[in-house]
Amino acid sequence: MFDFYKNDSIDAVNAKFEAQKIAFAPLSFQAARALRDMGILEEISKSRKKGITISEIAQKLDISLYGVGVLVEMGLGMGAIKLHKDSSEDDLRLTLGKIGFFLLNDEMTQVNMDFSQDICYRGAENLEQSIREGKPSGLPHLGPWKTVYEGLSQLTDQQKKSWFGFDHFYSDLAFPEALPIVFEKLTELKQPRLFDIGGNTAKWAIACCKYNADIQVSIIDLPGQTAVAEKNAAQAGFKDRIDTIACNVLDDTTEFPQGANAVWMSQFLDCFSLKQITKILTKIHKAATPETDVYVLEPLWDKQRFEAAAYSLQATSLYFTCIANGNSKMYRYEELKKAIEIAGFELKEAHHGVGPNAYSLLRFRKK
Ligand SMILES: C[S@@+](CC[C@H](N)C(=O)[O-])C[C@H]1O[C@@H](n2cnc3c(N)ncnc32)[C@H](O)[C@@H]1O
Repeated sequence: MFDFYKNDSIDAVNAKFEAQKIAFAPLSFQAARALRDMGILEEISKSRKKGITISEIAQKLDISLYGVGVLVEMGLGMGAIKLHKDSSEDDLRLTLGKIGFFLLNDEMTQVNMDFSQDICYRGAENLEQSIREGKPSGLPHLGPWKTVYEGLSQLTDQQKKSWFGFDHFYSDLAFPEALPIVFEKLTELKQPRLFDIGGNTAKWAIACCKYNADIQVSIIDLPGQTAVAEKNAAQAGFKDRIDTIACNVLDDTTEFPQGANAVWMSQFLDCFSLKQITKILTKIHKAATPETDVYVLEPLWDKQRFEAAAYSLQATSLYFTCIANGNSKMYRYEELKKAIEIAGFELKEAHHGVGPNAYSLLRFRKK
């Protein structure tokens, strides 16, 4: 855990400033987004060391002086924009600050921002209600579903772009490092079979087929997603090696098929409460043999290298609360491990810091 969580060493002046950032967070968020999407940060960035004035930006981008003025002033307050040493009082001359550089160029920041805007922003207003009611009360802003997963294939194109951009940015980057670990045992088998629960768009399944010529993958997911997965698998040329099983894993009638050498769940268990995780793992336990390896790939907030990454995960938990399902979150290592162990599994291996976003890859077997 970071020292920041234990030490309250900030002085009162800065603490009060931080509190104001939170108090105005919705407005500063929209200002940062407008600065990025209206091209203002880009213009400032292009001006490099020379800098650019407010009136030059207004003219270049055909935005009112007033509009550029209010956004840039907030940008100064946020530290995203800096004053040039030769700036005049009449027409401020601006350069890009380090925070502005990340707002403009950093992929994690962009993915988080688009996800916040297109998926979370309106529903965030219903956060307190979601907690009181134990359901995602902000979800009706997106559609009439019980969970966001039922509606994934029906989101607008912009919402899909942001949701999948967010989802893939995080887990995809861990796949290259996870593949050799998972296949170390599978390659010893003649006809290895892997079940990918929550296989989504078939990205992992396709990566497995490319990595190993013998692997057969079954994707288990909700019907809307298995249809997408099937299409993607066929397009990638793996129609014969990737099949799908459409079901809701939480339904009491759903049983997992037998025959898997490995079960893979990437960024899947965070879609469920701890009780539901134990329920799902109990079903897997029934279908597994003592030799079945159960892999869990998750970003755990207490295993992150950087505070910014832990913060992103803590904020993502709130998306689960008010939009996704009302009862899940990004977990801590011990709480997730315990929920799986209660179902009758034993942890065999734990790799932390997998991929640039510090995922944890856990391998379990039946106790
Ligand atoms: C966050 S995505 C993870 C996708 C992918 N494994 C990855 O690593 O990017 C969660 C997936 O779980 C599926 N899912 C959620 N609830 C489910 C349920 N009750 N039954 C089956 N699949 C479910 C969703 O449709 C989605 O494809």
